[in-house]
Amino acid sequence: MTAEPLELGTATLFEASGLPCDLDPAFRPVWPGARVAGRALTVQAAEGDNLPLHWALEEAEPGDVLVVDAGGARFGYWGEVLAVAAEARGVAGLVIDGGVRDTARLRELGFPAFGTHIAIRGTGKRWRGTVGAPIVMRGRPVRTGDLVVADEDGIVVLPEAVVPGVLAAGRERVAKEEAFMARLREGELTLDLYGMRDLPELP
Ligand SMILES: O=C([O-])CC(=O)C(=O)O
Ligand SMILES: [Mg+2]
Repeated sequence: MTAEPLELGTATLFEASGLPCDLDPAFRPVWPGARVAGRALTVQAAEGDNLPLHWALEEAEPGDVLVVDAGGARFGYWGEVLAVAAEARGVAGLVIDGGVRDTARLRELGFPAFGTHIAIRGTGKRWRGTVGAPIVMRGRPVRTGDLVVADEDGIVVLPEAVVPGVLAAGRERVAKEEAFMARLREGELTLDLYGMRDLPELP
C-alpha cells in the first residue's frame, strides 16, 4: 500500500490526481533523501507547545504518519527523543507546520521528518490540543485516514477513496513518460512529442 506511492513519487501522484492535493512547498525534508508514505494521523498543536505530539504517540497505529498543524511556529516541536519513541511504536514519519530539531540524529535513525523550519527553541507542555480531528495545513484540509506521501519534491495528501484511481493514473503516466524518454534518447524533440509546434500564440 505504501511502496507504490513512494515509487511513483509526489510529482507524479499530484499530476495523476487532478486534485489540489499538494501541501505548500514550504514543507521540506529535514534530512536529504527522507521519504515516507502512510496513513495520516492528524494533530493540532498550539504555538510553542508539543504536548499533543506526546498524546498522538499513544493513539498512533503502526504505519501512521503524524501530520501536525503547529501554525508554522519556529520551535523545535520534534527531535530525537520523540523519534525514538515513534519508531518503537511503528510510526512511519512526521509532517509538521512548525520546527524540528536534532536533525542529524533523525538522519542517523532514518526517521523521515518534514517541517517548515529547523529550530532549536524548545516547547512547553500546557495545551493538550487535538489528535485525530480534521486540520488545515496551510490551506489544505487533512483528515485522519488520508494517504500522505512525502519525498524530496514535496508532499501530497490523498483522501482514501481516490487512492486506487490515482495510483492507476500514476502508473499510466509513468509508462507514457518512459516511452517518451526512450524516443528522446533517440534524438526526438519534446516539441514534436508533445505536439507543441503549432500551439496558438497568445492573442
Ligand atoms: O524534547 C522535545 O520536546 C523535542 C526534542 O528535542 C526531542 O524529542 O528530542
Ligand atoms: Mg531533543
